[in-house]
Amino acid sequence: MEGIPVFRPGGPSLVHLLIAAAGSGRRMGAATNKLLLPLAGRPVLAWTLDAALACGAIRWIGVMGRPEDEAAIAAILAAAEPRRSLAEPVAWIVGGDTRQDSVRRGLEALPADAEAVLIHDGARCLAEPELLERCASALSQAMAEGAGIIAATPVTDTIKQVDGQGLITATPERSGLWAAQTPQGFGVAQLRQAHGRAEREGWSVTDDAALYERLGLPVRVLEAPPSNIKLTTRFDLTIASAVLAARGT
Ligand SMILES: Nc1ccn([C@@H]2O[C@H](COP(=O)(O)OP(=O)(O)OP(=O)(O)O)[C@@H](O)[C@H]2O)c(=O)n1
Ligand SMILES: C[C@](O)(CO)[C@H](O)COP(=O)(O)O
Repeated sequence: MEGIPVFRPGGPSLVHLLIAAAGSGRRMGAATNKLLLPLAGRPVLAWTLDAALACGAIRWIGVMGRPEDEAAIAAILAAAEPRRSLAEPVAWIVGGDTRQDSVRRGLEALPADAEAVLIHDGARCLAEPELLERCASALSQAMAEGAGIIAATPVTDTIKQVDGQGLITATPERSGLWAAQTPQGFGVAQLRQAHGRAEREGWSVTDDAALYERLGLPVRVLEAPPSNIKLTTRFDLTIASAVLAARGT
């Protein structure tokens, strides 16, 4: 897009992080926000925060949440804070009715000096600090070419395109298919403009990279482990418990 500053090469390697935590957990079938559910004895969101607070490349963290979850999330933040002191406390941001709107609100709440931002699902609580570090580093490089980055993992199942009658209409070539995850990283100015365009044009997307793609902006994938799952259903909680047990946490 014209007029958007491209991140200066060798610019700050520290990034801002927005954690999307304002969902309702419908597919989890829980009475509360799934990020407040217990996992290995702690709330799901606490595990996500552990990785964020352990990542030295992150200079500021904001959490988008639902108003009714503010007190519960504040308690999780308070318990997490002593693990590492950031220059500022983790910021509370009221999320929106969709993930897309929560991210837009998060972008509006960023500090004025924010240039590079990682967007991470609170539901991807198995992401390790190393992945966040790699995403932050890759973002600093990608922004020099005006690109975004996303964590992703190559697809291992054969994927089918299926019509409304349950009939297969296509089998995309698997070698070119990746499952998008988060973190996803972007230039703040560019992503703000992309969200503004999406709001004006009524675009509805399930990840932020799709906005860059619609605008013809490049996005690079960064290979992430298949363990970086998004906790969506009860079964995912079982998987996450097993992964944490295998890690000895
Ligand atoms: N309005 C929303 C919806 C989702 N999210 C966050 O975006 C991530 C991915 O969303 P998803 O897994 O779909 O969470 P839910 O919307 O809670 O799940 P469901 O669709 O089953 O209700 C989650 O960390 C969720 O908290 C958000 O910040 N704001
Ligand atoms: C952003 C994301 O995690 C990438 O895979 C995914 O699109 C979120 O989807 P959801 O339906 O909001 O969980």
